[in-house]
Amino acid sequence: MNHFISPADVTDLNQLVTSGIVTKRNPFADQELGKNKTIGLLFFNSSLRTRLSTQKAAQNLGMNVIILNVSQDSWGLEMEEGEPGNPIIMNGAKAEHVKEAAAVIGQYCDVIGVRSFAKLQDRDKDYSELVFEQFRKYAGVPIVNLESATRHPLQSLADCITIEEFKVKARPKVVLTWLPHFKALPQAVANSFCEWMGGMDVELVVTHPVGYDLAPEFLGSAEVIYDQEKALEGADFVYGKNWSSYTNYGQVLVNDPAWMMTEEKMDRTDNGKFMHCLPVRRNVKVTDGVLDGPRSLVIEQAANREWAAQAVLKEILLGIQ
Ligand SMILES: NCCC[C@H](NC(=O)CCC(=O)O)C(=O)O
Ligand SMILES: NC(=O)OP(=O)(O)O
Repeated sequence: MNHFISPADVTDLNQLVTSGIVTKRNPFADQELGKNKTIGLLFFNSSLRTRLSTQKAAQNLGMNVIILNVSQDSWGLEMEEGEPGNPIIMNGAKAEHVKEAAAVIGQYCDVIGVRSFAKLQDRDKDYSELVFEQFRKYAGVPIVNLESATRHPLQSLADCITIEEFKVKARPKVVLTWLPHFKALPQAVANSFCEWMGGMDVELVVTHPVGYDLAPEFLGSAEVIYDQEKALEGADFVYGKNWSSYTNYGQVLVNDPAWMMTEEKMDRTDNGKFMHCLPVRRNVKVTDGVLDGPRSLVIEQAANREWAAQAVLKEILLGIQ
């Protein structure tokens, strides 16, 4: 593997899931692989799990880790290129261009992880993934997606590992349900989840209020049911997430607590497990009863972030030895 930005970078999803599960049993088997290699983790946005699990995974592989909170500690980065005859004139707040910044970071690091969320102002801009395109173009080393405007593949891989571990049927029913939130959140986790479930042997159903349809290229062949209670019937896994509207881009069209996940709703499932990528707002998106009860997998799911990251970094290191 060279970059890990989207599923297109993965040749064998099943192998990667298995690698994560095997790594969990023996985390230090590949400690020599990353020796004298450095990963730089760049955060344009906050993180708890992604930052710690990727750092831990890299250390398990013997790598050195350096972390930069770009939005706080570093120069503001200009991402736009300009065009012939219409160059970018950097007379605003941003002191450095990504052309130099990415190339310089690539001198210090063998692998670069980047987190840069959707700004939710301009859909075409967000969905063009300019930040990742620029790092891919100018860093000269493999790039790992730590959550981009439209995708969160390390999360999705951890989700695949978790479903593989906890499934009790050969082809489980997985329901991605929209949950209410007063803030506008990106579609990245939901997009990515659908995209990765498309590569797994599951029945995927997506439920959300009208106006929250995901981009068709991410939804794939998943069935959409606008009635949440109907969608939940017989579910083996309930994956909760809020996202803002894709069609009315970045808007909060609905904030109806009736969409919150409750124990009563979980009773409609087939002894289903509740999943969420975290962070989660208690009693806004999901009740204490669900989160603290036996059906919640959120901690196990977060734990699997380490093994997902390690499986990915191992593949990348094998490609740069
Ligand atoms: N990395 C996991 C999710 C990150 C982000 N959630 C958030 O921003 C939640 C913020 C809040 O609840 O205030 C998202 O939805 O993409
Ligand atoms: N799930 C997840 O990516 O968590 P963080 O935003 O805390 O990294």
